Amino acid sequence: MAGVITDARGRVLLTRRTEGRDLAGLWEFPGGKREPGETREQALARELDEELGIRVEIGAPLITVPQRYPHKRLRLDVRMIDGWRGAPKGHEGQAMAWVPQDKLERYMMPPADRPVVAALRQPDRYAVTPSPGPDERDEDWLAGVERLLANGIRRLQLRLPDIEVDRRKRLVAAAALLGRAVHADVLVNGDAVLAAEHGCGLHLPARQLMACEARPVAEDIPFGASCHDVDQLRQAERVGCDFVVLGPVAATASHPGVPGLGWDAFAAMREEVSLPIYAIGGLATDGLALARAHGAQGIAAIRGFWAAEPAPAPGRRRGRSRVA
Ligand SMILES: Nc1nc2c([nH]c(=O)n2[C@H]2C[C@H](O)[C@@H](COP(=O)(O)OP(=O)(O)OP(=O)(O)O)O2)c(=O)[nH]1
Ligand SMILES: [Mg+2]
Repeated sequence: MAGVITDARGRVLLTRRTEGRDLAGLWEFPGGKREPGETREQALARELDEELGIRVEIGAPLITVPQRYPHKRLRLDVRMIDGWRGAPKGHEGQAMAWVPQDKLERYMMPPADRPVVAALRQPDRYAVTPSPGPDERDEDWLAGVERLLANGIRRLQLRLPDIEVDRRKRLVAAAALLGRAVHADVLVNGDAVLAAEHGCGLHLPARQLMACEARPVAEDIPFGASCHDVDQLRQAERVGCDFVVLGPVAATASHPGVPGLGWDAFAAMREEVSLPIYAIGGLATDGLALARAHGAQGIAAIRGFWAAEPAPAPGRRRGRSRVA
């Protein structure tokens, strides 16, 4: 159990694991192990009292990360802390730091914490575009991209299989502009040259990922990949992917006859690497809590997001007003 404690300026409290223990010297979210007979909430409240001398109000679950370490397996269950009484102090001699959220990645943390920091900082939905249909006009497909962005999507993969090259370039150019206007990450599937031409990130299908020797784009360019097994996940970690997509978790209409992994197998694969992982395959936004409970960064989907209703404009009702 660990807690995300945030101060009025949005900084997060990290503490440093003391010498002589497992993972000594690394920074972590304060917390500790559950004792027999305790609920998870009781355990977290007790640990934060013992370690920091504060009485906390426990909030929403952020993520539960299953992680394998060389000599043990861990399920790190992380909760937001909504409020606390007392002034946090290192009661066990541990160092403390209040860290601005955009600096969290600079702290050396245990492997299980990388998905936790990503859950705090990065989008929980990764939308993948379908190709335009044979009679679909460019502007209709681009209206679909605009609808995704209007619905709050901030990480988007342009996947345009079977689209002729000039048209693909046109669509990528226009979609990249739409994404940039709202500071969304836009990644191009499988084409490093086209991605670079339009200042986009790169998303590699598994086959291309396996052929990679090193990270093919600069550190500040988003880089993701699609994985279906543990070897591919390990390769993604080795070449420095920022995040990956793993699935299919459920059976989907787009891949008939391919059985879903299920959430337990997803979690068992997730624990082998320290990467933010989106679950894909027959999932939509209503599965987010379940995904987070199995260690996922969130959900990736094609139809699940593309087909979603546009979000109503703020302050306006949909349909006819009932007010006379
Ligand atoms: N509290 C906390 N623990 C973490 C984080 N990341 C991470 O891998 N862990 C691991 C370290 C510990 O093995 C376990 C938390 O238990 P603990 O805080 O009681 O640690 P401990 O030293 O008493 O346990 P151990 O190393 O003797 O197994 O979870 C994190 O961000 N916060
Ligand atoms: Mg502890």
